[in-house]
Amino acid sequence: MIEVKNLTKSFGKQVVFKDINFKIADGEFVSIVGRNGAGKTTLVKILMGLEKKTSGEIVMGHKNQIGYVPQFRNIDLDYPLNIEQFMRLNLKFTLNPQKRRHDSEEVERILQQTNLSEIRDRPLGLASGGEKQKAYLAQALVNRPEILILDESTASLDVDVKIQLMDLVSELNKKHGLTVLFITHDSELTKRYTKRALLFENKSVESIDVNQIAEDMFE
Ligand SMILES: Nc1ncnc2c1ncn2[C@@H]1O[C@H](COP(=O)(O)OP(=O)(O)OP(=O)(O)O)[C@@H](O)[C@H]1O
Repeated sequence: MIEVKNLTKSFGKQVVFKDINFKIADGEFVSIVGRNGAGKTTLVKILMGLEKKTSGEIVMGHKNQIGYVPQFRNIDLDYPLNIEQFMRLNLKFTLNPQKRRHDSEEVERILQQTNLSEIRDRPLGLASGGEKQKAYLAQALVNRPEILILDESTASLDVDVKIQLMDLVSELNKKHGLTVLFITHDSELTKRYTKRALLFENKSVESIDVNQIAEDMFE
């Protein structure tokens, strides 16, 4: 479980959010929504230990590994790694033969889960937008995270590709109990895949039923 108690974050004089409280249960698939600049990414960075909180408390199991899938960015055609090599970046390199065998099994498992086995040798720069995002998802799944954060990972993808990616994530959530935090501006995907959303608004956070979300609420 992730429990956030009276969390406040300011950058200098600018208060991003103040005294926010919420809980996310293990295995939940929850949306995180709000207008530009409302503080969604700042929250995620604090949860991942990449940004300091100003005050408050976060309670999270100390074994809670977090996987992170960023927003789609194009990758140069001559990017030097193929899909498998790119996902292996998240493995710690070792010469220990036992660990290497274990790592290879892990890689195999994730490539299958993400339907990338057959195109593992494809240079990442030549992969389609959807394949690139799946490669990011595969990379995030290395080290068996218990929490997966999708930080606008579906933005700028074609609709069918968005659905493919979200279906994969949904399967991981259902089959393996992965907790998913889905940061998005897409109200349709929010409704299709999640029941509850944390709405960032007026420096505060409210837990709402996704059916309460109006189309222009966070655009
Ligand atoms: N390192 C920083 N230094 C100063 N201000 C920052 C920093 N990081 C974020 N901010 C500010 O904090 C506020 C919240 O930003 P954040 O990126 O968390 O919003 P967001 O909800 O993720 O927005 P978007 O939907 O556009 O991604 C913004 O006003 C932003 O400019």
